[in-house]
Amino acid sequence: MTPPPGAAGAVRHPDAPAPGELLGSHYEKCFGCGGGQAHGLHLEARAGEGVAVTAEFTVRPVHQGAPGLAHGGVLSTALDETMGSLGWLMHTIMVTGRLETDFVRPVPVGTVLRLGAEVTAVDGRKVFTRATGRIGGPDGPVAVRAEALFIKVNVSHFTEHGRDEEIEAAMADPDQVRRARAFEVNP
Ligand SMILES: CCCCCCCCCCCCCC(=O)SCCNC(=O)CCNC(=O)[C@H](O)C(C)(C)COP(=O)(O)OP(=O)(O)OC[C@H]1O[C@@H](n2cnc3c(N)ncnc32)[C@H](O)[C@@H]1OP(=O)(O)O
Repeated sequence: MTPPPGAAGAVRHPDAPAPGELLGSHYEKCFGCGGGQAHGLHLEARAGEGVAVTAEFTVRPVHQGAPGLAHGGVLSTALDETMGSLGWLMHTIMVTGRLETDFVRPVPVGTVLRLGAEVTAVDGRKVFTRATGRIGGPDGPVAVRAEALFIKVNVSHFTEHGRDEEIEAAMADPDQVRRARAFEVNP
């Protein structure tokens, strides 16, 4: 996932949340960040400098694969969600086209995974990102890392393909910021 020569750097939107500010969830029912998913990751991302975020994910017993260890797919999801949240710093709607994960160390249940993600390049609709997840503290060893290619999409990606009842409920969301993230961002 190497950006082509001449790909541009990421541009932080002037109205992006300030560094240190929590991004909040883009959708209450999102498995990655929504508060309305009992077994979801409840991942909380925070804006960094430039187009970068940090996030935390606490591995709970419902996230196991092997006994006492986080499921690899769940860890990929945490990385994916963290990289996906970078879109809000650029006020861009984007979806994952390709995701590559390296599982470097096992991640025990009870771990607080410290995630960090950034955009490395933008080439038209293609947004190149990378992320790491550390255990044992913010400066602890890397347990997982990923690179992903996100593709910018129009809101019609969701309205045309999503199930009507969830789309209608999300459009009626009284949380204005969350609604803006989902439907009022110019891709
Ligand atoms: C409710 C709303 C919420 C929104 C708010 C925040 C959301 C946050 C969500 C966070 C949750 C976490 C995130 C989630 O979980 S997002 C959910 C998981 N992802 C999806 O469901 C995406 C499904 N895929 C698609 O819909 C289409 O394939 C997309 C839209 C991605 C592209 O189809 P489209 O027809 O539009 O475009 P295109 O095919 O002309 O491709 C365009 C360019 O991209 C290149 N390319 C494409 N794919 C790949 C690939 N695999 N490897 C390498 N390159 C690839 C392609 O070659 C081309 O390049 P070029 O030829 O121009 O050089």
